[in-house]
Amino acid sequence: MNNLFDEIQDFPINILPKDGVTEYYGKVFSDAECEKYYQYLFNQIPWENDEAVIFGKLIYTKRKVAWFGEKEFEYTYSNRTKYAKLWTPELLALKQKCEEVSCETYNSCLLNLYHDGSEGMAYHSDGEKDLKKHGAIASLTFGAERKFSFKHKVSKERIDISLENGSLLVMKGTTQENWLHRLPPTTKVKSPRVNLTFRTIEE
Ligand SMILES: O=C(O)CCC(=O)C(=O)O
Ligand SMILES: [Fe+2]
Repeated sequence: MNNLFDEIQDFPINILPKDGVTEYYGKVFSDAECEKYYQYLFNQIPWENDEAVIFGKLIYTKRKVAWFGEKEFEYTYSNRTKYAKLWTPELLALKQKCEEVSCETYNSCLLNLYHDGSEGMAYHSDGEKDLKKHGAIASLTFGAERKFSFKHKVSKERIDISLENGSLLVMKGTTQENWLHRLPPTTKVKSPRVNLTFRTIEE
């Protein structure tokens, strides 16, 4: 049965019980926009295999990545330096949508392409030194719906959420200091998911 609280409860909701703010806005694009952006992102982004150095050995992950921004930002990752490509009109439109909905600003974006559920991302927090401290990170999903998990760094409490096609999740405040997040692999998902995380690089 609905009570008054359910009726006035609206997006966004903070999905974390403490020590951070992460707002889930649900689907913020129409089905037609989702299809248009998915096709664009999947086919037009110059995807590259991600590189990592593990035990001194350079390996390439199956997941693909791309890095865009308002300037050719330099970033160092596993001891390799890369430069951001400049916004395309489509990425600029997606950035503006995130800015409008979240009332925050962003100047760069890391894109991830997971071909199916066998690809994911291990627990981490996005606290790189070049990122604005306590800056918001806006995460868009296009394609397959996937589970996303948070784990509290001290209490180990876990929060799971399902990120649907066309949805927006915003991590802000002290989320990165106190919580890890991951995209767990799953055998259930057979189709690709594109994720965009808009961030603020501080110069
Ligand atoms: O794919 C996702 O939803 C998360 C990606 C992520 O955490 C990251 O790029 O830092
Ligand atoms: Fe992350």
